[in-house]
Amino acid sequence: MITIKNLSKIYRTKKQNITAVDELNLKIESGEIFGVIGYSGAGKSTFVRLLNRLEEPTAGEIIINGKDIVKQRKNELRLARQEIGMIFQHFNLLWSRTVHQNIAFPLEIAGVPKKERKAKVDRLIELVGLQGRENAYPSQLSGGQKQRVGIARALANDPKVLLCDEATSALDPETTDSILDLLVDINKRLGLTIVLITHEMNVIRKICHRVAVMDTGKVVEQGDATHVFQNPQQDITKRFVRQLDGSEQYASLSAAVVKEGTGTIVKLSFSGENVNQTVVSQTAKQFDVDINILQGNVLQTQTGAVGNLFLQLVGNESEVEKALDFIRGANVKAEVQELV
Ligand SMILES: Nc1ncnc2c1ncn2[C@@H]1O[C@H](COP(=O)(O)OP(=O)(O)OP(=O)(O)O)[C@@H](O)[C@H]1O
Repeated sequence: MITIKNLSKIYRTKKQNITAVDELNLKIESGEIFGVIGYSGAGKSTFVRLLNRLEEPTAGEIIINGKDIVKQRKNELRLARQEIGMIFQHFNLLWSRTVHQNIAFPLEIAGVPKKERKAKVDRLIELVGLQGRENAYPSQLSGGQKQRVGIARALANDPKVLLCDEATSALDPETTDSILDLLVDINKRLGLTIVLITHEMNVIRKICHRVAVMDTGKVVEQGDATHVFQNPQQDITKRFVRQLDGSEQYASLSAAVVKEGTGTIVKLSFSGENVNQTVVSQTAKQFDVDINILQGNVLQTQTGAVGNLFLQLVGNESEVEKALDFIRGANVKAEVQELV
């Protein structure tokens, strides 16, 4: 649905040229939630703003539904933009307008008659769960409610794509979850393609089907979200994954185990269909080994479950080996860890 070819953006300032997006190539499929993650300065905001030409590219193509929007002139571009909604970190609402008036604004610009406008806004208010708040002003709303207004406004012209620029970064974790749930709901109900940028792996984990990792203007890794979590290739991706799987705490954890002395430390990796956590209790029952669960978490993603469990197996060598064979036979990856 969206094909990006050799897309570049160079900011030319008096002092220097900054390459914010560097010959980027990407394909985003219709109906998917596609996440772009990267640290500050990676070029994510520039990239997402290029997708609706809020920024002008220096080079490259952005083909949306068969049309290269880079080549489009004013009128054509205005129509193309109606197919692309956008939400922002700081909501960008009109403070002197009510919730209803904010959502109606893009419909006014598109010349939709008043009666039709009202019916449409009412439907959108229901879709985003803001019934009863129609006449409130943005200053009277919580952060989550403001973002709901932003989402409703972005959906007013029935776009095919929703761009989300750090849409939950200003929200607390609970509100973040409710907005992410809303995005998933909209994606399913309306078949809307969502492109979101974030610096939080948890956001990717919770709602994205596929992910691209950006670093210094380039996509350095991309793929199915669960697959990238399980098999991160680049150092930067590994760092993001560590935000999730707790392996950052592993060093201190293994040091504590060394103090205790004995045992084999094993990392079990669960992903997708093979999530069979009962394998641990079955192992304990069948083999003469003591099992300590040292640490772990298995998280739900849009395409399955993903996570790790660190175990300490204490017993004689052959029993431990048999236990490991049993675990691996249950289709769970089990890696013996070197203590650090
Ligand atoms: N208007 C601009 N003029 C000059 N340089 C810019 C401009 N906008 C962004 N940049 C530079 O381009 C690079 C990429 O910035 P961008 O905001 O796209 O990154 P980001 O990954 O979104 O980071 P952040 O989350 O901090 O915004 C940075 O070095 C930034 O300083």
